[in-house]
Amino acid sequence: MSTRIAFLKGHGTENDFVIVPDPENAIDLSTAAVAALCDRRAGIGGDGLLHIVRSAAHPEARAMAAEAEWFMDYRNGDGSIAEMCGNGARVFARYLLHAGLVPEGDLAIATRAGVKSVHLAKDGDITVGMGGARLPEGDVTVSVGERSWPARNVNMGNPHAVAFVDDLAHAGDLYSPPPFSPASAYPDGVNVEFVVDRGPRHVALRVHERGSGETRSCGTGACAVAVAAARRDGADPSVTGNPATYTVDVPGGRLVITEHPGGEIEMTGPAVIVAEGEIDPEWLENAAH
Ligand SMILES: N[C@@H](CCC[C@H](N)C(=O)O)C(=O)O
Repeated sequence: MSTRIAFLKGHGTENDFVIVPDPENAIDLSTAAVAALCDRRAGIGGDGLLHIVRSAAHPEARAMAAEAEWFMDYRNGDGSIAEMCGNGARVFARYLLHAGLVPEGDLAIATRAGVKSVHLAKDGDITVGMGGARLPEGDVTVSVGERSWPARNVNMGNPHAVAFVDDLAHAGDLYSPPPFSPASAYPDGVNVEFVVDRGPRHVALRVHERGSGETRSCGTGACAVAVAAARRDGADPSVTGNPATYTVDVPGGRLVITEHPGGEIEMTGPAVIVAEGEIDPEWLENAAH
């Protein structure tokens, strides 16, 4: 008889994830298996998958094991690998607390973008220390239909193109990735955020995520937007010496982002576990190939 495979379902501001606890890294999660699990009709459904593995048991995380016991092996909904997921980091931490694997308080988690710090309370919002942003030089233009906008490159471990627009409806249906130029700008693809102002240091976004399509929220995207907005508003903390805090509304809720003068960015928002169950191992075996 095949071994039972547990899963959970969770979300952070409606960016939703299939959670697969696998401490010893024993489950074959091929690209096809992840895509099948994230399929909203034939699978469990999710924007992405959080594979929860002990750092010591994963070749990509072993070097971080002394600092962070648990590795977030994040995958996009199409099965592709991404460096970092901000909403995923909060849901990952929420799972560890829910499963009794860590206590409340401060926690370090390993990700492909390095070790991140999390402040975890039993109830309420979770804060993740997202590290600093990189702002690669280069002019990029993002288009939808007849309209096009200049976009700011912001790298939060993963790549983002941030475009300020007059109306979020101008982003269109976002079924497919918005074209950008030059085509060579993002050889590994990009997450594209469309942003409008809602008030002083308060913005709203829609996002097309690489590997997942339009989602209801993107944590790294919200950080990228806050960083781009601070430069646009003359509030760059490395220049002013003051932290810059932005409220970022996403279709699925609200995130609060603070960039500190030293460059560290903190993201605060909710993370919820909504269900637990078991994956049919035979189905997964067939889906994996
Ligand atoms: N939803 C995530 C970002 C997930 C990765 C992204 N799609 C990529 O490929 O870089 C977030 O909350 O940050």
